[in-house]
Amino acid sequence: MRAPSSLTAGLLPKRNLNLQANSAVGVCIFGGNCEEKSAADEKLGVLLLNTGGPETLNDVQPFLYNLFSDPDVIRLPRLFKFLQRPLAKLVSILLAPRTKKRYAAIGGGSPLRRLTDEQVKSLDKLEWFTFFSGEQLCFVRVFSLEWNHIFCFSLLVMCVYRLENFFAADALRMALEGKNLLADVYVGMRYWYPFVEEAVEQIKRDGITKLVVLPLFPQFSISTTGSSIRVFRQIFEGDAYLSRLPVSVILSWYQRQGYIRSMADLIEIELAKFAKPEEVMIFFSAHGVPISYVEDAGDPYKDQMEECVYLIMQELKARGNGNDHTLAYQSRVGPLQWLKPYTAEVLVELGRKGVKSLLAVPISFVSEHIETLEEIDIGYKDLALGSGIENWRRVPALGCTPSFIRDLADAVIEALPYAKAQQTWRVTTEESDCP
Ligand SMILES: C=CC1=C(C)c2cc3[nH]c(cc4nc(cc5[nH]c(cc1n2)c(C)c5CCC(=O)O)C(CCC(=O)O)=C4C)c(C)c3C=C
Ligand SMILES: [Fe+2]
Repeated sequence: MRAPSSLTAGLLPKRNLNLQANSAVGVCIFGGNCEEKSAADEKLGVLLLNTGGPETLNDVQPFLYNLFSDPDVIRLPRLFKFLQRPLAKLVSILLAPRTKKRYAAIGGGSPLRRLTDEQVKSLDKLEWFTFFSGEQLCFVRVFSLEWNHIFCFSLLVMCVYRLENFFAADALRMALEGKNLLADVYVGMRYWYPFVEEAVEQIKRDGITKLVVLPLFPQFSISTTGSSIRVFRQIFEGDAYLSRLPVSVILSWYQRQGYIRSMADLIEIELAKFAKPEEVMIFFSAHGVPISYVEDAGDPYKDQMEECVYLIMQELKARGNGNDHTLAYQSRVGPLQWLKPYTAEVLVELGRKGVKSLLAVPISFVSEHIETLEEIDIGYKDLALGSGIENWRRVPALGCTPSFIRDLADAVIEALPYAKAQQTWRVTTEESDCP
């Protein structure tokens, strides 16, 4: 079911590594017996983790099989572990037809791989000669072989787009130049190509000497970041090269100011599009997990989600927005109780109570995917409009928003000093459930 695929590696020109130790929340370190390298010998890698998604309708059932084979997604008692794969086969076959229809409704596959690659490119380009075009970050690699072509092209584009944006981005370039950071950026998906295993193989081939792992989930859940890190750790165990590699894992980053501000920016932009922005209910919709994850397994996901919403609302209040808000959980699968309240139920209730304007904010994701494009934009929108809500909008996922990408780069830099040689995993966060 798995086959190799190419990895996206990128480059940030490095002059030296002049990094300051910062306090980091949610950083977890492991590695072993590694001698200190001089800055010149250092080859930094950044591994972005995500779930991945089926790229075609034929991929749907094997993708679901990979997903439900994950013991962090279907958590069976130890005695019944032998049933994991047969159960995954059965559930994936049963769910595939309905899931295919949903992916068909968003173009026949998940956009997640393409969008994550775009985020990699944005990260890659942070030290490049940058300027904005509309909402996208454009870039020109200075002193590259293609200099002449790209320079001429960039001049043309710069004439077409607003010059003040160029200067704003140039300020970003200069700010980043001070950080002097070079890194190869890799993508490792948990359930589809390019798999985490492939990314780690590429990291080995490239001779990376220090690695920062950045899951593209702001909040930690056993079912997302926890699962990917468990696989990642299994790959490292027993591998001579990898066990010597200093690694720093960013377990969660929902508290980062750059992220909170970027979310508040997106919310403000959408609020302004309503006729009466002050009357809009801000509706945070988070991906759910079974309640047992939180209550029995100690998943910090719910607490982090609530804190995340609180921080965004504080930021909005500080900017003068006094909107009401609510948090609900979407995407429930199967017969178990999941985190409540459920998004669908709250939408109906709000309509019944007379709420007329609603702004949906997907809060667990940083890229558009099936749960934003299909579940929210089609399913929940129809439900809301049918329940009496008259004005509906949705905040887009952060994607390649420049302030967000810059903050991710800062998160990597802040995590670097924690990538020290360790014999075993060591957790430097309030979370004790680092796998
Ligand atoms: C914070 C994000 C996510 C959590 C938490 C999460 C938990 C979780 N998911 C399932 C079941 C499915 N997940 C599916 C796809 C999928 N899930 C996430 C994110 C979280 N999942 C992403 C980013 C994706 C990929 C989306 C894409 O565009 O391809 C799917 C298949 C698609 C669907 O039917 O929605 C299933 C099924 C469980 C059981 C679970 C917690 C235990
Ligand atoms: Fe999921």
